[in-house]
Amino acid sequence: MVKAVVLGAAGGIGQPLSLLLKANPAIDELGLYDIVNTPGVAIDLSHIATPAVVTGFLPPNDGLKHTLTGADVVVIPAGVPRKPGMTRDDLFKINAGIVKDLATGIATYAPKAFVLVISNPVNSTVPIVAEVFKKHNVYDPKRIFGVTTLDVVRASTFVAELIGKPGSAPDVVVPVIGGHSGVTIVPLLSQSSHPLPSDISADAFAALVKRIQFGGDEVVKAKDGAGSATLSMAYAGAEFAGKILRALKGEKGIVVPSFVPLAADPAGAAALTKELGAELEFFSSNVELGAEGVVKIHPLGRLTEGEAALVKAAVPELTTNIKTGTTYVLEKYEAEEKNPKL
Ligand SMILES: NC(=O)C1=CN([C@@H]2O[C@H](COP(=O)(O)OP(=O)(O)OC[C@H]3O[C@@H](n4cnc5c(N)ncnc54)[C@H](O)[C@@H]3O)[C@@H](O)[C@H]2O)C=CC1
Ligand SMILES: O=C([O-])CC(=O)C(=O)O
Repeated sequence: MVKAVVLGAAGGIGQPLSLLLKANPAIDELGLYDIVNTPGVAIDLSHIATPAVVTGFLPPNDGLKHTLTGADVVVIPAGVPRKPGMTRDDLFKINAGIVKDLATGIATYAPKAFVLVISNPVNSTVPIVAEVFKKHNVYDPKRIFGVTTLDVVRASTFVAELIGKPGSAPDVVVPVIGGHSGVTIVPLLSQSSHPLPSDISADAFAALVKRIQFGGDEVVKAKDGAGSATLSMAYAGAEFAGKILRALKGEKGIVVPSFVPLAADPAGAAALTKELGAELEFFSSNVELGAEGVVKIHPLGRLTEGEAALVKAAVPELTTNIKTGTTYVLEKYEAEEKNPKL
């Protein structure tokens, strides 16, 4: 029996993601939670003739507890999205509190679940989940994942377009490493399964890198105030969750990029740290999945000079983003200890 849960299930990402998970036959039970509209979304999805039994809860009457109890995989797309002119970091103020509260619920009611964090800014919200789990003595670095799959999906699509074979997008594999915002998104195009044309101009190459790094802005601008990527994110989230579920069921050798605590694989982390020339607590690299979570964090491999420069540029911002998340939680706990009424 596999139970998957979506926290923020009534939102722009939450609804199509829940639909795609309902369509996944590997799921026996699908728990939906949001502060609004979940009962309706759940009843709607429950009429689809696939195996997953769907339940939907709101906060009253222990809704979070009922949703999370028995969960194997919890996906979190709860939180506010960007509007034009905002960075992902601008979302921190609101989303940090939402993610901290939901992580507290997971630590309490489903401490062994795999946690897949979509809420932005991912570079800071993943460290928030880790700190909350540490505080509750249930931290397992192998089970916390920042979902960076949309960057990978975009890289496949944009490379397929550029090589003039849009139909080959599903087969194009480009590792995208680092984190999930702007310059922290580093596509390793030299490792693409489908090489770029050898005569690609420097400008066209730079434009491709920039498009992968700032693909989210393209959507935010086009939606013109109505939010950010939802449908492509739901697809990416369902892809990632699908791989996690396959690993959970015992399939070996699944490798995907994800923003994970490097403590998940100390030996892999040591090699990665050497490549990065910097100590980071979290990083997105190719990770191998197993039934217990992260089995191995892969090294970056051979980088071009340009890629090495992108990695170097990503490190300071990642360091700051990670610290922002960690400090937020530690300061909250410190304040709570001083004033238990908080
Ligand atoms: N990791 C990634 O690649 C991507 C991340 N995102 C992020 O995903 C998040 C959600 O985006 P959208 O679905 O477009 O936003 P949305 O506003 O359409 O939906 C968010 C949902 O979260 C719910 N929510 C708010 N507080 C909650 C709480 N305490 N508990 C449970 N649910 C709660 C809201 O009621 C709403 O239904 C944003 O932070 C966005 O930046 C968006 C696209 C890609
Ligand atoms: O751009 C945003 O704010 C949403 C997001 O993370 C993405 O589309 O990659």
